[in-house]
Amino acid sequence: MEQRSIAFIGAGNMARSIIAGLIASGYDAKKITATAPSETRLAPLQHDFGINTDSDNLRAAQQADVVVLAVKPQLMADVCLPLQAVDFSNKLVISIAAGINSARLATMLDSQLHLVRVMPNTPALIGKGMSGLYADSTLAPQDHQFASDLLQAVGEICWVKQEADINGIIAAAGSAPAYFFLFMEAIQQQAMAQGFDEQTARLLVQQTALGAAEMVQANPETDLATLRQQVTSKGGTTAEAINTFNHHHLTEIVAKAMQAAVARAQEMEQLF
Ligand SMILES: NC(=O)C1=CN([C@@H]2O[C@H](COP(=O)(O)OP(=O)(O)OC[C@H]3O[C@@H](n4cnc5c(N)ncnc54)[C@H](OP(=O)(O)O)[C@@H]3O)[C@@H](O)[C@H]2O)C=CC1
Ligand SMILES: O=C(O)[C@@H]1CCC=N1
Repeated sequence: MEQRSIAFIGAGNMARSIIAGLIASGYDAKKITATAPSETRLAPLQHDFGINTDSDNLRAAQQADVVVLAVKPQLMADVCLPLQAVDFSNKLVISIAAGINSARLATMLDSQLHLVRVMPNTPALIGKGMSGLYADSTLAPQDHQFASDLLQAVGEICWVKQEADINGIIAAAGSAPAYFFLFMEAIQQQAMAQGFDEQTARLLVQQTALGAAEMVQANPETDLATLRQQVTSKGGTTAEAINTFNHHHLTEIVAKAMQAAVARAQEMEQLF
C-alpha cells in the first residue's frame, strides 16, 4: 500500500491495535507517529514497534499526510481546538471515535475535511480486525483507497453508505469483541465451578471459541443456525443448554444490548 506519513492523535488501546497490525503487515514504522500527553503508552509503542512518538499533537498533525483521531470522544473537542491551526486541505483525516459525526468533526477542526469515519475493533491488533468505514461522496478516490488499504492491513472492512450506519457497526463489531469476551468469561467461570482449574477452563473456552469462529469462516455457504443444529443432537446435552438460553431470552438480550450501544452512540453525538 501507499506509504503516507500517519499521525495517530491518541495512543491508547485502539491506536495500539491498529499500529501493531500495520507494522505486522509491513508498514514502514518511520512513517508512523503516535501522540499522547504522557509516556505511559508512547514508550511501549516506540519500544515494541519502532514508531515515532511525540507529546505535541499540533507538530505531529502538521507533519503528517494522514491524521488519525484516536482519543476518547469526550476529549475530542479539547484535542481538536489547537489543531484548528493545521492546514487540512491536503491531508486525510480519519476519525475512529464513536459518537462524533462528520459535521461535528468539521466544526471541531474548523475546516472542510477530507474525512473518513472508521469504526474498527481491537482484534486489529492481531490482523483480525473488522472495520466499518464511511465517507461522503466528495472524498477523492485515492483517499478512499488509502483508507481501505489501511484498515485492510489489519483485518476485514466494509464501507457503509450512510453515516448513521456507523452506529450499527459499533453495535455489531466495534463493541462486539467485549460481548464475546463476556460470554467466554461466563463459560470459563462455570467450567471452574464444575471443577476445572483456571488454565484448563481458559483452554476449553478459547479453543472452542476459536474452533467455532473458524468453522463459520470455513463454511460460508452454511448458515449459522445449521452449524448450531449440527451440534445439537435430539434429546441430548446441547439441546438442554440451548433450551435454557432460549428460556432466558438470549436473542432478545442480545438485541437489547446492541440497541443500547446504538442509543449510546446517538446520545454521544448530542453530548460531545
Ligand atoms: N477500544 C476500542 O475497542 C475501540 C475504540 N474506539 C474509539 O477509539 C478512541 C480511543 O479509544 P481507546 O483507544 O479505547 O482509548 P484509550 O483511553 O485506551 O486511549 C486514549 C488515548 O488518548 C490519549 N490522550 C488523552 N488526552 C490526549 C490529548 N490531549 N492529546 C493526545 N492524546 C490524548 C491517551 O493518553 P495517555 O496514554 O497518556 O493516557 C491515550 O493514549 C475512542 O474515541 C473510541 O470511541 C473505536 C473502536 C473500538
Ligand atoms: O466502548 C466504546 O465506546 C468504544 C467504541 C467501540 C468500542 N469501544
